[in-house]
Amino acid sequence: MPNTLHTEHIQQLQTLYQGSELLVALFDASDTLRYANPAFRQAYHLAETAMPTWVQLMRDNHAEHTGTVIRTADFDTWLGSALSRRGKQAYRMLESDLHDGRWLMMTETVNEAGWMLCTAVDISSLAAGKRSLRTARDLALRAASSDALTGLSNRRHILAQLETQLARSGTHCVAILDIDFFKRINDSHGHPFGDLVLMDFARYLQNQLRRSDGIGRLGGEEFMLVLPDTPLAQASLLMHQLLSGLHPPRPIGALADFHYSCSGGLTLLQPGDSVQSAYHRADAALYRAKQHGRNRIELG
Ligand SMILES: Nc1nc2c(ncn2[C@@H]2O[C@H](COP(=O)(O)OP(=O)(O)OP(=O)(O)O)[C@@H](O)[C@H]2O)c(=O)[nH]1
Repeated sequence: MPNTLHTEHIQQLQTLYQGSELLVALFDASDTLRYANPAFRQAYHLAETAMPTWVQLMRDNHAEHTGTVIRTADFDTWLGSALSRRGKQAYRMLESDLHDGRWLMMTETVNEAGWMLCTAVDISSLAAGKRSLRTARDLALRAASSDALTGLSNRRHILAQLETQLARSGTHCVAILDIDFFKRINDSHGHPFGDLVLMDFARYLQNQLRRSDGIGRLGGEEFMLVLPDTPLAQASLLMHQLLSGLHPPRPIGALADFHYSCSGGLTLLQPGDSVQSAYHRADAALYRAKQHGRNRIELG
């Protein structure tokens, strides 16, 4: 077959990658590193056989002040924001600077199976003067898509992700989750504590979901999950796991044995659906979950 990688081509590619200054890495659908060439390993201070998840790689780099420069007062908020954009598009380009002073142009290509090819080239010598402008633009774009408190996608960004899935063939689900009795939490423990609960819930969702899933804060204590390539039965199981995973005490602020729960409405995207119709079904199902006693999932 023309234009197909045969075993011999793959071997040649492998040899070229091993010797190239181009940074090359391959991550699987669970965002675990499966291959990185020496240039990538050197840039991110990875031992020859280390195969961490991307999250662990960033966490280690941040702790050791190596690899990517992460400008944040709170690593987990930065991580939440980075994860809300990572692997959500088939292809994207981004600039990134390293602690060793290099400036990289990175590309991320994601296939249908969720595997990601990551490449980066050193652009330190190019157009340094325009860099601060580009950085400012990237920060502005990021702020426009992120929720300021949790770092998750904001309402506009998560609804855009829903729209993207509506245009794709396949089986996709959308859910709305709402923390139960949140007003009572605010009233009993104060608004800043309520904010900590929102941040805890955001981190919890991010740790439980796949890289390809969209997670956004619609507003207040209401969150949307966009679950691509997920049949209803699988999504329903996931929702029930999310709810039961919240049952053990969650230490928040000074309260070591704090508990909270959430309710959810889940729906399968249908042919002919719009953002509004899918949203409405999930929201109506959420309303029923609240009516039927909370801490439960209803299908719409
Ligand atoms: N701490 C904090 N509170 C918020 C934020 N946004 C909205 N709220 C509060 O969230 C509360 C939502 O209350 P309700 O809509 O009555 O919902 P609830 O108490 O969770 O009740 P159910 O959803 O029926 O279980 C209100 O008191 C809002 O003021 C926020 O960013 N931070």
